[in-house]
Amino acid sequence: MDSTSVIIIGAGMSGISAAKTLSDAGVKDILILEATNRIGGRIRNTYFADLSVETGANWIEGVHGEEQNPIWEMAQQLGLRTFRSDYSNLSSNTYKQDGGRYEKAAVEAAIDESEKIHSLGEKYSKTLPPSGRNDISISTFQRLENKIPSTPLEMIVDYYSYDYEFAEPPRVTSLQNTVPLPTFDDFGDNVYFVADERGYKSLVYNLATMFLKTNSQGVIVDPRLQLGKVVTEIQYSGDGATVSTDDTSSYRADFVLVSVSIGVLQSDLIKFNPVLPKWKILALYEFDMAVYTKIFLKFPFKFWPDGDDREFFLYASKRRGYYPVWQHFEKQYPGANILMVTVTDEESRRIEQQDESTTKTEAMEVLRSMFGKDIPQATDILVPRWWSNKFFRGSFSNWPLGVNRHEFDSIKAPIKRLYFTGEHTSEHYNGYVHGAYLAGIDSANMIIQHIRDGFFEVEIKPKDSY
Ligand SMILES: Cc1cc2nc3c(=O)[nH]c(=O)nc-3n(C[C@H](O)[C@H](O)[C@H](O)COP(=O)(O)OP(=O)(O)OC[C@H]3O[C@@H](n4cnc5c(N)ncnc54)[C@H](O)[C@@H]3O)c2cc1C
Repeated sequence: MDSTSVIIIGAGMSGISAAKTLSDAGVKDILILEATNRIGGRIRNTYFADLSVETGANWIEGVHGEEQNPIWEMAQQLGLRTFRSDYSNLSSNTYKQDGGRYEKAAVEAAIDESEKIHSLGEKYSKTLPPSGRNDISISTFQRLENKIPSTPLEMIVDYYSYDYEFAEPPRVTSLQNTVPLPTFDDFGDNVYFVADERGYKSLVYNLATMFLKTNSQGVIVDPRLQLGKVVTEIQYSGDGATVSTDDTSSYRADFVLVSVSIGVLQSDLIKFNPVLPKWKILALYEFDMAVYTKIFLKFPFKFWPDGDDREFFLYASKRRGYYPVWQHFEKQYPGANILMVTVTDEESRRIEQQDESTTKTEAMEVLRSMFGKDIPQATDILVPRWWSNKFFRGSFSNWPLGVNRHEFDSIKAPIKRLYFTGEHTSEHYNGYVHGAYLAGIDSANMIIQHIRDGFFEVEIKPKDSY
């Protein structure tokens, strides 16, 4: 059994950023074990109708603010093809369930009302004690303001404001930890859609090639990256750890850094030996893994109104979250005749479990109610299944009501020589690519400190003392 300084489990953004940080600090004796046959994790593109589309992360969120989003900086350096998403015309593009569009003024009034309550929520949130003891859900705050979205129009505006970002309804989302959201506060309100033949994942790949060996074609050939290695067991102690994979290999290391999603940590894919302490299990299970699904549909010709001011459109169903947010790609892929619709949470789980022809039929019914009976049938459909995939178990973490700093710090805290990273451990930006990147650096720095000083201590304060 070869021995290594640090084994990193997972080659998504956080695992690669951690490995690079270790390598830059002189810890070159690393081994990255990745279950799938590629790097990038939840950043993944695939071909649909001969075009590269992103089934996972799609936007660089938080751009042009006071601070520079590190992912935006990388995208600029690589010349990634990006498009600013402009949602300012939704008031002209909101469709009724039974046909026709809402009057612009009616949608504007609903959006203004929602934004007003949101601003009040921001002010209220800032008055709450850091312990999180008095945290409430976003819905509870709406109720306090006597404003519970209930008409289809109010519900779609509410969905767009919260579920479309957090992939869970405001009923479960913590007000204190998401309103205001540090991503937009720190990095700016703009979001940029990535539509590049090389894929959003090229950012992860580029980071990896800064410390892993490549051949003359730019392919990573470094033995320190092992693909197709499904970790099934981690034995850990104060001296080091042994990691076993499903092909019966074992690897010994001084430290292990686990970067798998919180959804995977909530499943039994990886057995920890000894079992994780109760405080860790509690914290891991209290956080949420949300599900966000982008469904792509290909048509023989365009039947929707095009133009920049029509890129995003909403469907206001009486059933909240039913095929709600639509996007056309005239700007990104002119002439491709592709639409994308986003669903989340229960709808995502329901759709993942049904066959694609049923999903296509449902989506076509919604489109017919928006654009009339004569529209053409979709010729192809793509439904990514992140929740069913045992290496992900969802799309990204969402901060639920009931979790305060105590639980959050516990999720990240190391146990002996077993360390944790991933977007769900990011200090301020859980759920995002930049959160994964920064969390990787943070966790690697803890290990570097441990190597240097011979120990690393985190202080997890009792719940009431925050
Ligand atoms: C549909 C969707 C849309 C999203 N949209 C956006 C967006 O627009 N903007 C944004 O900023 N973020 C978005 N995100 C979130 C973003 O993709 C993630 O926050 C980020 O990529 C997570 O990186 P990570 O390294 O923490 O985890 P991961 O990318 O999940 O990396 C963990 C790695 O561990 C591997 N692994 C799992 N189990 C094992 C095992 N047993 N053994 C070995 N390896 C294992 C996995 O295969 C994976 O490669 C989206 C995510 C999804 C799924």
